[in-house]
Amino acid sequence: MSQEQQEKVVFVGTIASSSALDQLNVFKGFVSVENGKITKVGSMAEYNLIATSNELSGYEKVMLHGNQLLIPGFVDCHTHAPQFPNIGLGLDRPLLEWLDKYTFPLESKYVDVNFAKKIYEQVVQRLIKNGTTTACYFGSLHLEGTLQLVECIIKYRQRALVGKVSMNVKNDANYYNKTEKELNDVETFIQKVIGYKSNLVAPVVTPRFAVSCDETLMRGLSEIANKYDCRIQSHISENRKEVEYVLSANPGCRNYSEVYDKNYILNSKCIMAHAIYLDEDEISLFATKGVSVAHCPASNTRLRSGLCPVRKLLNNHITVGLGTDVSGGDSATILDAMRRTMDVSIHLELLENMGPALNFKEVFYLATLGGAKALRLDDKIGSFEIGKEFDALIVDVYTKGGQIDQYEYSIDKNEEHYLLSLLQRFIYLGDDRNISQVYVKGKKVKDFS
Ligand SMILES: Nc1nc2[nH]cnc2c(=O)[nH]1
Ligand SMILES: [Zn+2]
Repeated sequence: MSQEQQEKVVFVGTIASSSALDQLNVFKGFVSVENGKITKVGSMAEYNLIATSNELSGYEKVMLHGNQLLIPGFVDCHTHAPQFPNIGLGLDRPLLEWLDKYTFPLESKYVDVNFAKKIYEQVVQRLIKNGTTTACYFGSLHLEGTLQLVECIIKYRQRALVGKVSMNVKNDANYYNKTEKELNDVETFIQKVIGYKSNLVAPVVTPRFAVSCDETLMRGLSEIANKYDCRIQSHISENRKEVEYVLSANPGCRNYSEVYDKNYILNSKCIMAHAIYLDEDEISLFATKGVSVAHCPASNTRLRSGLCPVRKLLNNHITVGLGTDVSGGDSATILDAMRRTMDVSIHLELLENMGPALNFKEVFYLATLGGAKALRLDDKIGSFEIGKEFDALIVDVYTKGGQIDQYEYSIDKNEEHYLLSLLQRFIYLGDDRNISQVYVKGKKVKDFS
């Protein structure tokens, strides 16, 4: 057994973890971890009992102080690693123009593996610093460049799904591949990622969207996904002009989802970003097929795409996680995605009577277990349950220099309310300064304390 596998740690303090959209547990207690896996979760009383026996001998003890929280790591269900150099730039155009003018020209640069390595080193570290223990990435069109992303993820020990982007329809930037090369490259990419033998990183088949992939490519990609039992990710119904374009290019299809469905893209291992304008038939198709949605509120607003009715999707039994969607999104942190999810949801309640708006407890679920379910990783991560792998953050709510450091105050002295107020403040006001330690599969990957 390796040194790493023998680690035994027990975390003691305030713990917050969701078991369902409407089921948040915040309590004082402990989580014990052995070989990266959670072995016990319990109350303070239970901890005191086992602490006096010799059950915890050999365990390192991490005692959280009163204003710290232990929470599951954040899951970013949708982001574009090569687009980080454009973050906060070029948001003055709607989607299709933005792609042609800003995004494809930048992504074309990742043919240069040195450039790719330099950027991806920063991207992966930045996400970990912000508490994203799992990310579902779009890479670029390039095989070698996207392998650089995989190598950085392995180096910094993030958990991830990574896709080499597939496109075979010509565009102004000449950023596409011929179909045969594309299918060969995707298969090689998958084999190489599997060849790294990482238990944290898996490949994901990634047709960019129906505008840039024809039927032959989509069908070929679906076959590859089946052959290697891979997840598939793409974009759907993000922008009205995009939907119009896809329907005009596919006159036999009643809606956008049908274009994907007839090419075998939609299944229970498929994650679709945006899904703003799905009609009732598409919503039931997603529910029946088990397609997940990555909700990306920052880019939906910044590119003026629209307001995604997340409550309606959830009420219709669609699994939803959160995505930052950099660089359509202008923020790389899931904390920000949680806040924007609440904002959009409030706007829908006020303007469209589509309430009740999602609250902070519900977006915490979406950022953790919801995201894990959307990526079909909830057997491993997303909450503190015995047998799951330990991906977690230690949060320091009143950290010096942070947004909340002077306001150590709670309106009442009830302990449960006080513990909940810690989580509430972190969600509404926190940032990376409040994330003092980050763990992936039981191992500390960042220590800012
Ligand atoms: N937001 C966003 N939407 C897309 N649709 C197709 N490609 C993209 C992309 O890179 N970003
Ligand atoms: Zn996207």
